[in-house]
Amino acid sequence: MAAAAAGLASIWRLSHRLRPLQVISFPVLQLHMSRIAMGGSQKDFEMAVNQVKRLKNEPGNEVKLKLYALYKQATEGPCNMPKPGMFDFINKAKWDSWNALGNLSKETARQNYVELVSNLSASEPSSPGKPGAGRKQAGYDTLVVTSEDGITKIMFNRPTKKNALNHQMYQELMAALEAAGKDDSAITVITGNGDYYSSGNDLNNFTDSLQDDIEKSAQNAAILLRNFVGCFIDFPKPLIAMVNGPAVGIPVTLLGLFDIIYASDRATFHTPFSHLGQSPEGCSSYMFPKIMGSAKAAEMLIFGKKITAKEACAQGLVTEVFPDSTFQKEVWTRLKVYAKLPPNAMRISKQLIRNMEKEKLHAINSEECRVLQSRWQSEECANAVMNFLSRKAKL
Ligand SMILES: CCCCCC/C=C/C(=O)SCCNC(=O)CCNC(=O)[C@H](O)C(C)(C)COP(=O)(O)OP(=O)(O)OC[C@H]1O[C@@H](n2cnc3c(N)ncnc32)[C@H](O)[C@@H]1OP(=O)(O)O
Repeated sequence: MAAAAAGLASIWRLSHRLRPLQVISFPVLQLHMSRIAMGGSQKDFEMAVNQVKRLKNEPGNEVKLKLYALYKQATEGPCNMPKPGMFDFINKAKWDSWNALGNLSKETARQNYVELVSNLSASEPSSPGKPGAGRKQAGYDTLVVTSEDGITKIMFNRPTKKNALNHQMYQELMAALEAAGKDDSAITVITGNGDYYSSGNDLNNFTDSLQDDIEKSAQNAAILLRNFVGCFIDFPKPLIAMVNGPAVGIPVTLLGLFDIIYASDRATFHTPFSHLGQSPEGCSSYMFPKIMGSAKAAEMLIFGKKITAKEACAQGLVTEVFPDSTFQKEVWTRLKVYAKLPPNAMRISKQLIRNMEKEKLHAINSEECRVLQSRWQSEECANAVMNFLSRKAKL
């Protein structure tokens, strides 16, 4: 594994030092050698391919593999290479990554590639004119946090895990929100890197709970969850979600605590708690019926109905839906204008709206965590998690 990591790092370094034709293994450079079928977003794709060469931040092996896989899928279609031997670490990692894309269409792969590069560029140091860009703040592994133009952007950054929230990400999100609440930006935006907004709680978080001291683990998780959701209840500034793709579980339920939710038309909203032997959190047991009416909320929270961005908008959960191809551009343009409004006035208005219900929301949060603490110790929950982890079930 260490050898693979070192190998990939060196490919990345080389691809930045050498002239394109000298490097044959990295996908961006293969553009010079192959002419690919033209499609709707081909131009964006070619621009993204060029943009990758200019990235200054080292994106990490996970992201590089994702870029590689999306490039290959976009230009050649499903993986068509023989599987490399188990000791051929680098090629095996690349093959795995490409092969994992299955039958994803070339067009979707192209779009995902463009989106991934756009997110990577947004977190580059000082990219003039790039909305939501700015210097990347240090101290986060699972997030990319940037501040510019009066906007602090917090981006989930585990794209190869569909931005699932592991324990570290919960902790880092709390720290990022704490800092964003106090910094000099006017608004805060949360979004996801890659094709997902977030696939929710990382189900590996449960492996601890399924070991010896289940009761203690469930208690600790409930405390973590209560504090985490508490940060959203108490967040003092306008909080905006840019839902760039599908969202599952807690990133969906938390939306009830945001002030504005903009969604790509690729986004879906899914809260499969019963399927997972669990129950709603993020104050959704109160906010969802309030936002969309009890019948629609029950369909989502009890029966796990997945809804589209358009449906979520019709039900009042989402503020506005944008075509995926223009999502980033349109939303950032709008947010940059909002961020120029007097920050104190915005803050005070937000607090007026929120303070009416703050106490109630904290009480609901505590109750949801109490119920979940017991759910996490149930057989229904253990079976659902084990099924996912042993790859027997996906949503
Ligand atoms: C402190 C505790 C607080 C708890 C709070 C309570 C929160 C509750 C919830 O959030 S409930 C929702 C939990 N989420 C899920 O059940 C989603 C599970 N994931 C899936 O069903 C699928 O992965 C998918 C539908 C999201 C995407 O499917 P697909 O497009 O086919 O991709 P892959 O499944 O191949 O995923 C790629 C890669 O990511 C890993 N992964 C995705 N989601 C999760 C996840 N939630 N937990 C852990 N890992 C996840 C997946 O395993 C793959 O990894 P691999 O490449 O195999 O290493």
